[in-house]
Amino acid sequence: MDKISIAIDGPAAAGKSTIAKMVANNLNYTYIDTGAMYRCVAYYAFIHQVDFHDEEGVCNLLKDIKINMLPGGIIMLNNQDVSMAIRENEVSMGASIVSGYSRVRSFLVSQQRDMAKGGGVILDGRDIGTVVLPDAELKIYQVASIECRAIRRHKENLERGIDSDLEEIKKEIAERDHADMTREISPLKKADDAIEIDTSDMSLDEVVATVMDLVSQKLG
Ligand SMILES: Nc1ncnc2c1ncn2[C@@H]1O[C@H](COP(=O)(O)OP(=O)(O)O)[C@@H](O)[C@H]1O
Ligand SMILES: Nc1ccn([C@@H]2O[C@H](COP(=O)(O)OP(=O)(O)O)[C@@H](O)[C@H]2O)c(=O)n1
Repeated sequence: MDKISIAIDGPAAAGKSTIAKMVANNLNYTYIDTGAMYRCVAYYAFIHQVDFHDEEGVCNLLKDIKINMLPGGIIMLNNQDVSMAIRENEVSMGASIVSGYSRVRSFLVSQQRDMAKGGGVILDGRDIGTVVLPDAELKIYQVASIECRAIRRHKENLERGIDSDLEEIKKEIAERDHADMTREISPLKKADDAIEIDTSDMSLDEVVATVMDLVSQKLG
């Protein structure tokens, strides 16, 4: 097999995007950050003062939203670089709310499938292995303890210059995980054929090596 499709799903701050980027880099694959796309929808609602809970209002904005992903992890929303703005906590919570709307999901899932056409891609999110790419050759379900994820996200926020309180972060990611796992449409769950990796006690390099081993097995 030449180029495969890789799906990485899991709860918030489990290290999915960091690992996906590193593996994509090693393999020269395209990385698609699907969480950033939900964040863009939430951010757009936020700047247009549309309440995240106003489903009709949020869905009416979709026709005006154009998302592009540039090399280097740059996220463009209607030709504006929003890579940093979409990481704010308010937008994270908003993303979790708007991701429960079926019109938002179908709008983004169809773009994700288009981008993934032809393989040689690695997508991370919540529903990649179950809904977006059910035929992906390699599916990973990446987890870590809530303590560990909160500490990592807190540190990351501080490094990015984003205000952060560890207990708040822990509460926020627990709330978001609960919403993501219990929503009606495409809830976060491990695909039956996904391989679970608990990264709590692993370094980034160890996780990358584990995923690269799995890729080698698939490539035969
Ligand atoms: N195995 C690991 N060991 C230490 N830090 C990690 C590990 N995996 C991820 N991180 C760090 O945790 C933070 C959150 O990771 P991220 O990739 O944004 O998670 P996700 O995409 O699942 O939300 C990042 O700062 C990342 O560098
Ligand atoms: N494929 C995806 C990706 C993200 N999401 C939603 O978007 C939110 C933000 O995703 P993210 O991957 O950027 O979040 P983090 O794990 O980086 O904190 C999640 O909490 C989900 O509600 C989704 O529903 N489906």
